[in-house]
Amino acid sequence: MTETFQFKLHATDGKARRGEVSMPRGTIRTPAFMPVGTVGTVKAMYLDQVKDLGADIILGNTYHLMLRPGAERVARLGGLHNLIRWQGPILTDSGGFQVMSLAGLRKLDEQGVTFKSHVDGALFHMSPERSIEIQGLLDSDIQMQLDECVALPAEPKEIERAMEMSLRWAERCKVAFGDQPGKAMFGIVQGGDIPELRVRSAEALKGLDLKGYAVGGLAVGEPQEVMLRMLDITCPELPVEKPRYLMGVGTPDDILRSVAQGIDMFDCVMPTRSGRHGLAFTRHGRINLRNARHAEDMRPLDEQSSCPATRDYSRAYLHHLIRSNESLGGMLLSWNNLAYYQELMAGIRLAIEEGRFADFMAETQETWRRGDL
Ligand SMILES: Nc1cc(N)c2c(=O)[nH][nH]c(=O)c2c1
Repeated sequence: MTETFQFKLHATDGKARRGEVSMPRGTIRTPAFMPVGTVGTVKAMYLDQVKDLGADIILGNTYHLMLRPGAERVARLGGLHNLIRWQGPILTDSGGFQVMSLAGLRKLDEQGVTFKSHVDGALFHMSPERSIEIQGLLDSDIQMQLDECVALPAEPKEIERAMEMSLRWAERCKVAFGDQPGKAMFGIVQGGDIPELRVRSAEALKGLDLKGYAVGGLAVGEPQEVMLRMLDITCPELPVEKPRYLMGVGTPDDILRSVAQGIDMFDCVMPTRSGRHGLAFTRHGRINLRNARHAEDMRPLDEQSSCPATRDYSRAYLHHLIRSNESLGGMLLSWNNLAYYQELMAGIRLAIEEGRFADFMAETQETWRRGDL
């Protein structure tokens, strides 16, 4: 831990990077996967479990938290870490992405986003400055700029307009964030699937000398090859000495291939949301426990796992719980999936340290292909 925000690169293997982010609240081993703690909870999990699985940092959603319990209330209660009892770093998104996907009556202009809460219809306006203020009230360690993410496919002119406004919002967020030793504000590269816009966005954000850089506007419905091509274009434009965070990604295969492009940090609801719906990620690939073929299969998901949910519970029982819509089904599969994701990240980090990431990626993908489910 350090009193300031620091990123150190320990090893590289091709474009893959092994490093660590050091902050007052803890150290983040990269490449890192951040479990999503949407409304101050990683759904169906105790945060002690999340920590024990190897997560160094979790993500909080500003949109949800500003609605319930409210940013000023969280501040009165001592900040998010104190409220939810998570003492490690927390990254918060800006709220803008979820406003556009969840809120009602949305209006977006140069000043920010105006929207109605999906909870009670209350009207809110969020400027770049207010987004940073809210994240500060939450006592967030890594705060994201307010940006506009355009769903793909989209017209080039629309992508360009949103990218340029996001750059102006990045400047306003930097001013609003000011100087907070030990904390960081990350910019977000936009530009859709247009290479020259991606380069322009990355170059302009680099000029702001921020502490970290996210790649946004991806994992919004585009094919994986488009996402990877945008990373191939964007990452070389970002400072080598700053962390790179790919927002909203992804499946284990997305993560492997994005690490190979030079990404350091990830977040995704995939492991927890799919666990609640009966999907298990394992070393041998995915298992849909809703499928009747598991109804009398007394094998565990993986008897070699160190995770009790993976090692000690039969597929028949998991099938029964999921089909009965019992909470324990989602709890056990969220536990299994987060365990698998953190084991994958630990394997990635070791493989980069040992200079064998390409082999690790190929072997892992082959194991998924072979199955053994
Ligand atoms: N897939 C994505 C997930 C996200 N949470 C975001 C975001 O918060 N901001 N901007 C983005 O482009 C974005 C993309």
